[in-house]
Amino acid sequence: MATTQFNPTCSKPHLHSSQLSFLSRTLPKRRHCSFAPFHRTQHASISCSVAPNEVQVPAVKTQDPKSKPECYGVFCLTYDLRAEEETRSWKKLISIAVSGAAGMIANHLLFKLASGEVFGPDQPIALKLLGSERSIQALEGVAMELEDSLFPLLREVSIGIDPYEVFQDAEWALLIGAKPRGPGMERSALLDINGQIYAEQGRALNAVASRNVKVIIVGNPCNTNALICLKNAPNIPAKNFHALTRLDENRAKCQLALKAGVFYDKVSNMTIWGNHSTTQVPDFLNARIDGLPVKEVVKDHKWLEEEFTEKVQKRGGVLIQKWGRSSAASTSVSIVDAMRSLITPTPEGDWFSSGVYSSGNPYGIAEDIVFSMPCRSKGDGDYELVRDVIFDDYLRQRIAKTEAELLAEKRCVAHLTGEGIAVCDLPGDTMLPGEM
Ligand SMILES: NC(=O)c1ccc[n+]([C@@H]2O[C@H](COP(=O)([O-])OP(=O)(O)OC[C@H]3O[C@@H](n4cnc5c(N)ncnc54)[C@H](O)[C@@H]3O)[C@@H](O)[C@H]2O)c1
Repeated sequence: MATTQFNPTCSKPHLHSSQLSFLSRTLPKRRHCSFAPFHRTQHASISCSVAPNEVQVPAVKTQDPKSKPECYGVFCLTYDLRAEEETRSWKKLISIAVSGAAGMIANHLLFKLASGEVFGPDQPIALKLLGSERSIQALEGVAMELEDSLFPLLREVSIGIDPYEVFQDAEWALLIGAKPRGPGMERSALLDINGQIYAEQGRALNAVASRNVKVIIVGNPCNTNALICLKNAPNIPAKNFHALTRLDENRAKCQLALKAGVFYDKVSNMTIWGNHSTTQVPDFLNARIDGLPVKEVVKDHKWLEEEFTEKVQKRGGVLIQKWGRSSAASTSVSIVDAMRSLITPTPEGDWFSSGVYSSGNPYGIAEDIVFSMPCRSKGDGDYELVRDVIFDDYLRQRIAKTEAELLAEKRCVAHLTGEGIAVCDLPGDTMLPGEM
């Protein structure tokens, strides 16, 4: 096959935190590099060694075809920090795996990660990019754009199509890659196709990722993909897996702010309950505007029950209708929000939504599914479920509907979670927020 693959050949940068300094634009002239695009049938690489003020012709050397991808292009450079180099205080590299890295969401997200938006301006990161066989060329393009961006914090980039290689030692796994639902495709077929992807990626995480890897599943249907993924990764705590419902939370906050005529930072305590689908429940009973219960500020309760809920549930579909493409930018913002919510203490009295493993939840929601619920974090990467929430009949009924949908999805993927033969009796109206 004529697929092009990158086989970077050099060793990882041998940088200890005490040795690291900012990657200045003049640094590359002092070191050696190795950069090896190759075709599967042709294993060759170029390596070069450049001493200060010397120019050398790159020497071609034969590459071991079995050597595994480790770095990409400029990220294969190693630096010898000599006496005149002022070392700075750097933190240990954080290793982040991203699947679907050549897709639209990742195209926004990777640049946010590399610029320090999530982990801060003194935290170097490594990006491990996973693509599909079809997207490997595009993945090279992404890596080239990352090279050209000269991000000081971006210390390693590797690309590949084998999750067992790409997920090696990953401390975060942002799983975005998925197949879109094609015209006329049954939702059960989508569950199966993408479920297979997430089963394999779960097994790969289980085998090679950090034992404390935090996993955020974005690819749809994300709740059930997250369930499949965690079931296939028994050696990683189920609590470490999240399905992204933060975009829904952000959309709900925006709509409430609009209705109340306040800036959206005044809206807090917003829970999305349940599935990232059109049965999701944006909770206006527990949410607050300027510290007050929403129902005290927005007196139009009919709007809350009918229009608000539907607006949030169908926002993605309306956006596609207007723009012809899906909400990649705001989704990437919400992934950043979701990560930051886990690594910074939640403001006193507030909470955030995430699709998390339901076993042991205090709300009476079915066990053993991935359900969006209100969470709080101490900023240590972990979270706890919020207990002080109230329910009324409306909220309970809505929650029951989204719960029934997730239980039906679970039955439909039993063959992927190790629970026997799948039975698909999905409710007819099940849709993703981006579908119309
Ligand atoms: N949870 C949410 O809030 C939310 C919001 C928006 C979109 N999504 C979902 O995110 C997913 C990605 O959206 P996008 O707009 O980036 O789509 P996209 O089609 O632009 O990108 C998906 C990428 O995944 C790759 N891919 C496919 N199979 C793969 C595999 N096995 N391993 C690695 N990569 C693989 C594809 O080649 C493609 O490059 C979709 O499933 C979409 O429905 C979720």
